[in-house]
Order: sequence, then structure tokens, then C-alpha cells
Amino acid sequence: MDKYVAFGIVVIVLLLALAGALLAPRRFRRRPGPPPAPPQAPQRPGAPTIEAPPEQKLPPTATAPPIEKPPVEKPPVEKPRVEKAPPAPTVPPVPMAPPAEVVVPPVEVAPVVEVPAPTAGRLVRLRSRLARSQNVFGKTMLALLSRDKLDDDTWDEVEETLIGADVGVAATTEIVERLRERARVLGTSSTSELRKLLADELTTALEPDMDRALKASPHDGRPAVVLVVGVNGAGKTTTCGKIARVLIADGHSVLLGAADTFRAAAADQLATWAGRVGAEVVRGPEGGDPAAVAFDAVKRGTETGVDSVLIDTAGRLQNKVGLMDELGKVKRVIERHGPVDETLLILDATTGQNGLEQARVFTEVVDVTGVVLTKLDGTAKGGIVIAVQRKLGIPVKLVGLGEGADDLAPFEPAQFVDALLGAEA
Ligand SMILES: Nc1nc2c(ncn2[C@@H]2O[C@H](COP(=O)(O)OP(=O)(O)OP(=O)(O)O)[C@@H](O)[C@H]2O)c(=O)[nH]1
Repeated sequence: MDKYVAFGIVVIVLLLALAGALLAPRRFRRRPGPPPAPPQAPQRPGAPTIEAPPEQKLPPTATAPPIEKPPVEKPPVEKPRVEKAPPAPTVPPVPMAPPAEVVVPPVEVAPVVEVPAPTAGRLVRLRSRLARSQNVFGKTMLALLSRDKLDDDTWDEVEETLIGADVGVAATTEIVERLRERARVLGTSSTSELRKLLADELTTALEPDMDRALKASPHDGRPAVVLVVGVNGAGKTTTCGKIARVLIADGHSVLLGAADTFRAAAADQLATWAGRVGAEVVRGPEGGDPAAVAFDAVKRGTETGVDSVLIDTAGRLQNKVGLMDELGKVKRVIERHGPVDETLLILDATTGQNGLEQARVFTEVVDVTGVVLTKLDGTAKGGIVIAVQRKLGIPVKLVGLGEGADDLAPFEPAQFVDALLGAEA
């Protein structure tokens, strides 16, 4: 019996133990219940510790860069814009507009071809320019001739005044001797008569019989060729343009050749002069061969049948042998078409006696046939005309009396002297 009781107790204990065991797992299962872990369980195997990182990294990686970068990059992007803004004011597009407008005027101006003032009587019309610049000379001479007694001292002063006006010593001596003699023989004493005698002597000294006509008429089926030479600053290109106007005013058709290839501005300057009177210009590349341009100009002028081809050459210093040689070449090349009809030397009257030395060198290289004396309105030494002609034996054909387009006049000795001496006493 006891065995059965003991066995029964053991069974009861086991049953209790079993019951306890069954109760315990039920509690376990409920706790880990929030096994939201189970769904995560599959990922754990491969990246256990990654789960957290991914959750932490993703946010920063995904959002941070895009957010940080833009702010960092945007500022610099905006800064350059601000820097670029300043250049914007220079807005080249704005200046670009004017050029377009500038192009328009020429088109409008082109048809408005200017009609140069007639050449006849120009010297008379420009007399005031000359009278103004020679005022002192004229007044001094007339004051001396107005003296009651024309003694040796007075004649010495007359001599000094003429030399001071750049007439030159030899010419002055001749003029004063003849004047004294005629005044003595004629018994002239009135200022008016003495003025007339002086005017006669000055006019004679200017050799009024010299041929001053410009050889600019076509012949032998080709245009006349006028070569213009002279040093820089003498007013050569300007005068070239003025000569074209003189020829056009006298009824010639003209073509201009810009053989001054050393200075691009010279060709532009000449083109402007030509444009004003509707003349054609032949020009070459800057630094190109001047002789080639001159040759082409004459060729073109012959083809188009103009009356005169006017060729501007580069200003050259007389001591630069190479450059002077080149001027000789220009002339030789032009002469393949035929002889040059006129070679005009442009001389600045304000350079006085120095200009004569320049002139001499030019006459040795090219056969100068006429002188154009410029800037006579800017010097009180109008007597240089006499000195130039005497020294070179070449006629002064034109004189420049101002910067205006038609301030270039054919030279006429009597009118010139009249303007030189000013109003009669
Ligand atoms: N007052 C006055 N000025 C003149 C006269 N002739 C020319 N000029 C001026 O002299 C200056 C020089 O003229 P340009 O034609 O450029 O002289 P240039 O140097 O011999 O020409 P390039 O050889 O092309 O350099 C310009 O300002 C002209 O207007 C004149 O008769 N009177």
C-alpha cells in the first residue's frame, strides 16, 4: 500500500511540475510577443548591426548632402553672378548698337556728295586768313615806307623785315636795291606809291610767269597721274584730299590711291576725303607694298576712265635713304603705265628754311614739278614762298590757308602779295 501511496505522490508531483512547466512557456511567449522581431529576423542574418546604421545613415546620407550641398554651392553660384553683374554694365551689347548706327550715317552721307567751292578767286576769298597771319609784316613795311625820309637806316629796316619774313637774304637784297632805285628815279614819296612799287617788286620776285597749272587732264586714253610726296606732318594727306576737291571743283573726275601703307589711319583719312566728294579710293593692306597700291590705283583709274589719279604716299624723313629709295620705286612702278604727269611736294610753311632742305632731298629722288605750301595761315613768314621758288626753281602751285576742306587755293603772286601787305595806307 505504501508503495502505491508513494507512487501516487510522485505522480502528483510530476503532474504539478508538468503543470508548472506548461504555465511557464505561456508567459514567455506573451512577453517576446512584440516580436516585431520576427519580421526583422530575416534581415538580421546578413546584417545584424547594419540595421541600426542603415536607419541612422540613410537619413543623414539621403538628406544631408542634398541639403548641405545646395546651400554651399548656391552661394558661390550667386557670387559669380554678382561679379558678372558689374561687367554687365559695360554691356558691350549697348556699345554695339552705336556701331550699327554709325554705319547708317555713311550710307546717308554718301548720297550727299559735297560740291567743292570753285577754285577761281579762292585766294581772294581766303585773303583774310593771309592778312591775319601776315598782319605784322604788312603793317611794319607800310609804317617804314610812310616815313617822311627814306634814309639808309629805313632801308636797312626794310631789309630786316623782309629777311624776318623768310624771304631769304639774296632775294631780299635784290628786292630792296630795285625798290630804292625805282623810288629814287621816279621821285616817289607817297606811301601809296611806295606800297605799289614794293608790291611790284615782291610780285616780280615770285616769278609770275611760272606755269602753275596742275597737269591733271587725261591724255592718250589714260588719266593724268598726280603723285603727292612730303614729310609727315606737312599736312600731306589732308592736302591730298583738298587737291582732290580742287580738281573736282575744276570739273575733273578723280580717283585716290592710298599708297601710304605705313599708317592705316592715313588710308582711312583719305577714304573719308574721297567719300565726301564721291570719289573712289584704292587702298592696300597695312604694311603692304606702296608701289603695288599706286600701280593698282592707276590701273583702276584707267579702267574706270577718270580724268586724274591722285596718289598719296607715306611721309618720309629725308635722311632715311631706304625710304627715299622706296619712293623712287613707287614712281618707277607707276611709270609702267606711263609717265607721272605731276609730282607735288607738300611743304609746311611754318618750318621755314628747314623745309627747304627737306624739299631739296625730295627733288633729288623724284622729279618735283610743283610745290604746295601748307599752313600759311599759321605763320607770319609768308616770304617763304619766294625763298622756296628761288631755291628749288619749282613753282608754288597751291597754298594751304586753313584746316577747312576748301582752304587750299591756287597760288596767284599778285593776289598773294596784296594779301601779304594788307590794306592800303
Ligand atoms: N592751319 C592749317 N592746318 C593745316 C593745313 N594743312 C593741313 N593742316 C593740318 O595739319 C595737320 C596734319 O595733317 P596731315 O594731313 O595728317 O599731315 P601728314 O602728317 O603730312 O599726313 P601723313 O603723312 O599721312 O601723316 C592736320 O591737323 C591738318 O588739318 C593748312 O593749310 N592750315
